[in-house]
Amino acid sequence: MGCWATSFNLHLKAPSRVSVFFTMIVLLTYVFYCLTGFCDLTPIPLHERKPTFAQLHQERNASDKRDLLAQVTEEETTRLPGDLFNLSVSDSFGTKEFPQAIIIGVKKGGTRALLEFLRVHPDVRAVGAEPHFFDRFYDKGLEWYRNLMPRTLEGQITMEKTPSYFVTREAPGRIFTMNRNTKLIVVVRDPVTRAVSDYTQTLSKNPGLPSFQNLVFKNYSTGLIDTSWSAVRIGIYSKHLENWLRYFPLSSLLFVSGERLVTDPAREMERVQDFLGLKRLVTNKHFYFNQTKGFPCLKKPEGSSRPRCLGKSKGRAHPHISSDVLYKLRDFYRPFNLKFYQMTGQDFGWE
Ligand SMILES: Nc1ncnc2c1ncn2[C@@H]1O[C@H](COP(=O)(O)OS(=O)(=O)O)[C@@H](OP(=O)(O)O)[C@H]1O
Repeated sequence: MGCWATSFNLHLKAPSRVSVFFTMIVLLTYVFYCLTGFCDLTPIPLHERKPTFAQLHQERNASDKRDLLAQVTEEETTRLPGDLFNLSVSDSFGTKEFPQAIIIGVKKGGTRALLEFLRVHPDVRAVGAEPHFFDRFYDKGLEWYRNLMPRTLEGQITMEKTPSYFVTREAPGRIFTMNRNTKLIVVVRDPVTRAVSDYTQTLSKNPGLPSFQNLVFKNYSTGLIDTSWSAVRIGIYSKHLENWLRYFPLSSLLFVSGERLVTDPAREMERVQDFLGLKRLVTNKHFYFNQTKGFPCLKKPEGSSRPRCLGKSKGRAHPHISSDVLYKLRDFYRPFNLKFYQMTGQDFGWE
């Protein structure tokens, strides 16, 4: 030790001795931190480190909490989504990415069911509430949008659903600007039942609403349909699709049958998973038909207390509409439906 100190004194000038001394202090401190487990010899940014099982578990619970909140408030789509997303969630791993796939429509088509079924897949992470970025909040900027997204690990895809995008003129161009390779999913449903479902939802919020018959016709005696009523306009799928095809090739879109999503959810999920390039992990064994609800629900995973059927606002009883009115509306949609079948190459079987 004495010898080492002597040679240290003999061979180094005073300023060098000071810098060597400090270097050693820094090195010793680093070694001490490593021994106590606080250092990483190949530093990875915190957010990119692999989560521990406990972190994953904690995150899953937090995400479930958000989902529940989202389900409660899901129909209040006018609410600014920030309220929901600012929950203090200890998401400290993964990265927030722009969605690679979006459920763009249609309103009352079965979009919530599809998103909830997809969330069963371990490689899908989705926002619970509807962000409404490409229609209402576009001026908030892309970073605002990205920040709403859940964190994802490598191999997982980010998704969101906002059914009003399908009928928003500016939405295709805006999504194209974000990423021209975005995969777009449209859940379509017989436009007549869709219109009644839409009306039922509005009626549930405003019981004083005029009758369906009063709203659907410009003039009942002439049978002229009022296309300025949004419940009617949304169902002219071929018109809205034209707008999307100005930006995206047909291969970027997947059309899911809202009817089959109820009668055979596993089959529609197969198509959706293929389209998204996911392993077919959501299968028949995940569903059961709930007689009380009258819809397929997700089987409850062991130990989970999470409700697996959709909430009361999904699957409402529709008011009785006279067959004459429905017949006229069906007549109105027929040519548009045929055009839609031609454009998509799919026959959805609506009368
Ligand atoms: N599994 C399951 N459970 C409950 N409901 C289901 C399901 N699958 C499809 N549907 C149909 O989804 C309709 C609501 O569609 P959306 O979720 O797209 O509505 S919304 O636009 O987000 O308000 C909703 O419409 P209504 O029946 O008119 O309420 C349902 O018919």
